Amino acid sequence: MACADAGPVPDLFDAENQALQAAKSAHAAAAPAPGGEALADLIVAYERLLRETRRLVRRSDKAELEMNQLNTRLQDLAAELEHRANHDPLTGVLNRAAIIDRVNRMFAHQDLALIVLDIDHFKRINDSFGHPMGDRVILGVVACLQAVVPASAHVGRVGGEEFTVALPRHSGAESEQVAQALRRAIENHAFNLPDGSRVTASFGVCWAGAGGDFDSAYGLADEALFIAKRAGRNQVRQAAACLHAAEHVV
Ligand SMILES: Nc1nc2c(ncn2[C@@H]2O[C@H](COP(=O)(O)OP(=O)(O)OP(=O)(O)O)[C@@H](O)[C@H]2O)c(=O)[nH]1
Repeated sequence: MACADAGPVPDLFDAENQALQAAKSAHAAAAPAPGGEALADLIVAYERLLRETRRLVRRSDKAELEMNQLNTRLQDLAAELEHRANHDPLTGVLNRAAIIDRVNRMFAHQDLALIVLDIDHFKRINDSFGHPMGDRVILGVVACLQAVVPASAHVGRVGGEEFTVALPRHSGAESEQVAQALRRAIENHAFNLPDGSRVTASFGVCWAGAGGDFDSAYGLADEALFIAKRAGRNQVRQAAACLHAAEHVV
């Protein structure tokens, strides 16, 4: 589609130009008279003033454009800095400090379920196949978490091979179902370890009412995780202390 012609761009100094042209015409038409020379000087000075003003306007437009570009870059850098401060560089999920902060903020006004999970026998993976393979397993586990957790969940890396999933508005039973789905997703994921072995993880789940805090909920979930490890790994355990209260959530 052809663009409509917007017409000539209006000159910022239209009125001044017209006044200048009028003065020039008057000066040219008038016979040499007293004051004529002064008018000629005035015209020259006015022309110079207009040229100088145009130059200053151009310079200030350029400075404004540069300032806007710098401002955009600064906003991008601030966003990048904030992202780096709050996210784990390997996996991109929230880092330990950020998930703790987020969970404590949410606890201020709502109930929360915490899932803590730890990859089973991860040291063996590192020792047998090297650290880079271990890193790839961590990335695979995070991919499983992100594919399974509901949109409202917050995922954080709280240790080397240990993660926390915070679930707002989930009862203890619902969060246990999420943990079981995560467990199955990891168990069935093709990590392609050189010896063909599978990767599994163990889970502890804890529910706490509004007013709780990360340390207490995490401590209980971690105890449940420890029981899951002792019971043979690749299992989900609910923290006993959280069970009754959790069933009341709707
Ligand atoms: N590749 C890799 N390894 C890590 C990272 N952070 C921690 N680790 C390793 O994770 C391993 C954790 O092992 P352990 O805590 O002994 O536990 P585990 O072998 O997983 O055994 P269980 O938890 O009892 O099933 C150690 O070998 C750490 O060096 C990381 O970012 N990348």
